[in-house]
Amino acid sequence: MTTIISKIFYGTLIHSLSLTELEFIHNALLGVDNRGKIAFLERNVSNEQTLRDIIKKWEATEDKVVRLTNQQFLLPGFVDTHMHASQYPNAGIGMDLPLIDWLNKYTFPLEQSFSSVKFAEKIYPTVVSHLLRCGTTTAVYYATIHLESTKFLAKVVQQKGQRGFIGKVNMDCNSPETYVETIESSVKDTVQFVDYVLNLKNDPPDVSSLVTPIITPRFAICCSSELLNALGEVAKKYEIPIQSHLSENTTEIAIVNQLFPQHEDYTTVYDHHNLLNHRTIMAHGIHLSSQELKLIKKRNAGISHCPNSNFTLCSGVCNVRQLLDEGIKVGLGTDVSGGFSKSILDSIRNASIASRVVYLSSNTSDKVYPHLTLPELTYLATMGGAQLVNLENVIGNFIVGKEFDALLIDPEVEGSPMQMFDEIDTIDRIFEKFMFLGDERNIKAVFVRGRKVSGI
Ligand SMILES: O=c1[nH]c(=O)c2nc[nH]c2[nH]1
Ligand SMILES: [Zn+2]
Repeated sequence: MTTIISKIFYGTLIHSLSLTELEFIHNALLGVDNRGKIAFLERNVSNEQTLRDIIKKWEATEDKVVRLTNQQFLLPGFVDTHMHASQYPNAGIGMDLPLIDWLNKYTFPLEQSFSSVKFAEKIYPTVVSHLLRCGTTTAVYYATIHLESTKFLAKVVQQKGQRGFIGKVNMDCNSPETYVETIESSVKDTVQFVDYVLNLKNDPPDVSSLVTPIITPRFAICCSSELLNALGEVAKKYEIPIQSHLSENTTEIAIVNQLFPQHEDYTTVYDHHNLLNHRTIMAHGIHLSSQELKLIKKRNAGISHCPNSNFTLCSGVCNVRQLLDEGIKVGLGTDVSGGFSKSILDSIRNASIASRVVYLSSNTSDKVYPHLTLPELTYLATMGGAQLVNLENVIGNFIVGKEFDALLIDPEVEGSPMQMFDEIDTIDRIFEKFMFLGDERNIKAVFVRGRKVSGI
């Protein structure tokens, strides 16, 4: 089969090769084929003749070439590994309470509104468009317990061309009277939802879907042991991923210990119900014992680090360095609306600050935990997230053969929040400024599987 090149980018690419290796590729020529895969990547193409020769070799034409300016660059798309689409209307409010009170006062009442699909139709298209605008090419979503509204979210994600993992939330106990399911309806609706998403029509029909169902027990407090068991079975039968919350808040942990006294710890509760495996994403994981860390590593489950939420709900400060040292997979999450920002750039910044808090408090003890570096933060936002969703061989950086999920960054847009000074601002300084000062105004275009899904 001949490769048909549909787009070629010429300019600077920045991506992670590993947790510590951030690569800047100057004068790069990157070709994307008509199926959205990276067909070629040539380095140091410093003259027009070489450029023309490469284009000719691939039987492409000059009109396919997008020429980046000296300040522009391409980045891999961001992966938000934990986001409550249904809580988006509450982003920026309700920061006065810790987790359990916050759930009861602000979150459950809002989520209950999604019993109306009409309400979902007002909210979900905006959520997905806003996330794409912020450079989130892959999102792992919590919806609500409601089947029809959650199906609608899956359809919106697919129509807008985002890569998405969509979870119908499961809650059969310790929940408000008006926002709870029976175990029977919870399992039945989950299976129906999984079937619905797995049967969504692809475009073109012969490529894998960008949308995947994810089994979503809200957290152990809201799920009976019978429900957790049933969900473990559904996840196994369909070979689909699992997400939940783990060890976010000390009161939450105490309640779990009370509800499940037969299990050693919170992590074991999920493990016992076959919900902890290489496809599992656990949000938070702040207060884990060394035994729990070992179990998470053994099962190859991942942790979604949501630092904005952890600060905002005063849940605690996650020691990401320790997770990484243990060899646990880590990605970043916004956790809207526990976190007030929808942008992974915000998660990057808060992850940096959280790691400095950990460093400062470890500074005088036997074990010092160095704060996260720029290469590490970049990795967590892209490749780390890709690992959590088991797509590390598909997305996350610009390796030939991977799919082209990318952001075209323009530091010079009108009203840009980052200031540059020609005399001193080399591309590495510009990149760092973007990561700490930039925002969606600097994200000129967003691509998922080679298709432009946001921007001009
Ligand atoms: O940050 C959180 N947001 C939630 O909605 C939630 N539910 C259980 N535990 C939770 N933590
Ligand atoms: Zn959450």
